Amino acid sequence: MNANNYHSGFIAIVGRPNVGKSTLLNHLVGQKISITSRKAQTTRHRISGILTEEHAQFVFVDTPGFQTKHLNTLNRGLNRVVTSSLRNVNVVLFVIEARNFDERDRQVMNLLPKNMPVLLVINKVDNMENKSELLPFIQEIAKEREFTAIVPVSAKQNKQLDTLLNAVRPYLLEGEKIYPEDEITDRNERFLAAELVREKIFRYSGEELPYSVSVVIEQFKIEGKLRRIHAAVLVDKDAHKAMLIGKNGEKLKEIATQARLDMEALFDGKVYLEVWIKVRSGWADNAQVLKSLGYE
Ligand SMILES: Nc1nc2c(ncn2[C@@H]2O[C@H](COP(=O)(O)OP(=O)(O)OP(=O)(O)O)[C@@H](O)[C@H]2O)c(=O)[nH]1
Repeated sequence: MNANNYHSGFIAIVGRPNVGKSTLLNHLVGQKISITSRKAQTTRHRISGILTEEHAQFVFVDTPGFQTKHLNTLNRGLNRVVTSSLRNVNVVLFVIEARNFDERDRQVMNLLPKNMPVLLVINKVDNMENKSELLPFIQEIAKEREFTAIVPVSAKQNKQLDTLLNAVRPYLLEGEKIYPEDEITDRNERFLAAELVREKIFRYSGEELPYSVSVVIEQFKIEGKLRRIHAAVLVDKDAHKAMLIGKNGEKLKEIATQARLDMEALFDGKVYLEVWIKVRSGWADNAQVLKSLGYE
């Protein structure tokens, strides 16, 4: 490989709940930025973490559909969502737990397109008291489908994560960085702030609110350890605005408080957050709004 060649690509991390996907992502990218939500569609931008190295950039993406806690309710419609969410990734990391491969894992595995490189990640090997159990376990799973590689790791203890990245590397494509390095932090923080507000809106508003809600970060100022964030929530109708504000403004207060607490944990510093609800009118023509929504 020519030393100047840069490689980059998209990687999906999938697996049933609790196998350690978030832990793995956090330890791979070295930053706590994985966000979960009950409604998969709340994630309009699908990037969940970026690892930039001298010669390679790994962009980890969310895969709506795999996020569900109720895999047994998966139907054909969802199946399509899952498949299309994987269309643009270069490789899939299918995460399971050491010693614990069951029907729920099989359900996730069966949703993975046949023609896609799938790397099996056996997580939590630190839980295995008897290491001689690992090989027979691997041999059993290898019968389930063709994996391009099988890598046992401990996400929590940071073990074998370099081996995992090395196994992913051949699937990155030659090309420039997908995201410029110097923009990543700020862009991520703005994006994550919007995602957190959006996540709380969906969590606290139940099923009634349509997915047309957008969150625009109108101000994001860093003053030492303090972040001043102004978020505008754009809705289509006055009724939606009233729904989000709630009785005596209580719902909006709860949304803003929960979003702020998450932001403070995520950014590791104090956050001053203001959230407004706006009924949009002709907002789609507004270049400024489109830009802040990421549609440039
Ligand atoms: N022993 C051990 N525990 C781990 C390891 N990785 C993750 N865990 C634990 O497993 C639990 C689930 O981890 P998460 O990272 O939240 O799992 P997830 O797959 O993202 O879960 P969902 O968000 O529910 O899909 C947590 O209690 C982690 O601390 C590991 O390598 N070893």
